[in-house]
Amino acid sequence: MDGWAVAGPGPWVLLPGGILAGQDSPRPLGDGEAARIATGARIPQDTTAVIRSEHGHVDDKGQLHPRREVVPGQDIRPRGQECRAGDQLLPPGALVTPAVLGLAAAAGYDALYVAARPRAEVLVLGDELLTEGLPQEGRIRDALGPMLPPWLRALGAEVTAVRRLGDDAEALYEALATSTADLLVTTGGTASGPVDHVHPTLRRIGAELLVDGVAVRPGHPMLLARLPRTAPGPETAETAGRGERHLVGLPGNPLAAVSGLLTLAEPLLRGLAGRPAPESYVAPLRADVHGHPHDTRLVPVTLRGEYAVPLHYNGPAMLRGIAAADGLAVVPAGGARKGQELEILDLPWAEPGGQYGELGGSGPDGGVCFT
Ligand SMILES: Nc1nc2c(c(=O)[nH]1)N[C@H]1C(S)=C(S)[C@@H](COP(=O)(O)OP(=O)(O)OC[C@H]3O[C@@H](n4cnc5c(N)ncnc54)[C@H](O)[C@@H]3O)O[C@H]1N2
Ligand code: MOO
Repeated sequence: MDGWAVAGPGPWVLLPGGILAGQDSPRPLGDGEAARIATGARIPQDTTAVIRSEHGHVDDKGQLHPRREVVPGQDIRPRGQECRAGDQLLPPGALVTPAVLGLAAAAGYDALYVAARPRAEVLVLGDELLTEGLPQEGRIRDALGPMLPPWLRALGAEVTAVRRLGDDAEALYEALATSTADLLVTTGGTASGPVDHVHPTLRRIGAELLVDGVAVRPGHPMLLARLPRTAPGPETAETAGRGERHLVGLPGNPLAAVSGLLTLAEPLLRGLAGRPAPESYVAPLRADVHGHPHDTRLVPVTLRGEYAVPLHYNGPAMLRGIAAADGLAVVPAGGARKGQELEILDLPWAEPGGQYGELGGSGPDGGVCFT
């Protein structure tokens, strides 16, 4: 506190000068002495209390008098109050937030050991995709090239490149064989159409398919593969994990791609960064939701109070529902009834209370559309 450091009971003789923050070892106080002091300054040895400037006054003989009772030790910040030498300030794996950077600096750290953000590269496949203007003549706008980089960043990745490869199998092979990114995210080409090159190319480079399709709608052709390492030399205990690369193959239908992003890319990025899984939670539905006969559905919802409101426009090729959503509800095969509690997968930017709740229907989910 700005005021006076005093020793023993008052009144006190005020010493000339003052003590500012950052000054080393001020001279000790004798019994009955006071010295002007600034907030953050080291107190002189034998100080018994600090009196705030508004709680004392100095008379014309240079004596300091208290305006109220002085409690021994008042307004002296003892050392070790926040932590002791050797204390663990945060558990390993804690996220380095701006506050953590401040804490680390305050505690005297010059460097922190951190798990680097995984580096991700996005490969957009499809000859039919336009990058500007209105969709026309059978060609459509690339919705995933603009959507994935910021979404991947929100999930903790550093996006190093977005490349549009068309439906060129050689270009895809080249990209998969040479990229040094930790995570490659492809869009489209996961099914078995004439220009769906993802599976054949993964076979060609000797990738190991870890997940090859999921019983979920939309998004059932999503896949996860481990790619051959790009680090030179054989893998030893010392180089274990170095150069390890994964590929998440997102289906081309835009909402199907979101499904894969949240259920394959998100846990992978979390694992690579060593972050723990968030606590899962459920919310009751405010309206019935149709189900797929065999597979789980992921349906965009907005959160209104305690309720999850299913949003319309939730077909695999649609983004209108997810653009207004706070999360995806996990709907079991067969569907779910109003009031039933469902697990919710949050979107990274979800706001409590929901963004556009009233867009949600209060009846059935407005035209089922899944493949
Ligand atoms: N015989 C079968 N065919 C399909 C099945 C099936 O089970 N049997 N599943 C369908 C489902 S479901 C999906 S999802 C798609 C997945 O297909 P691909 O991952 O191979 O994606 P594409 O065929 O390349 O594209 C599908 C669709 O999405 C459009 N698309 C692609 N990329 C983008 C983009 N960046 N932005 C916007 N839209 C994009 C593309 O034009 C197609 O309309 O397979 C079904 N077929
Ligand atoms: O992923 Mo498809 O579009 O499952 O619906």
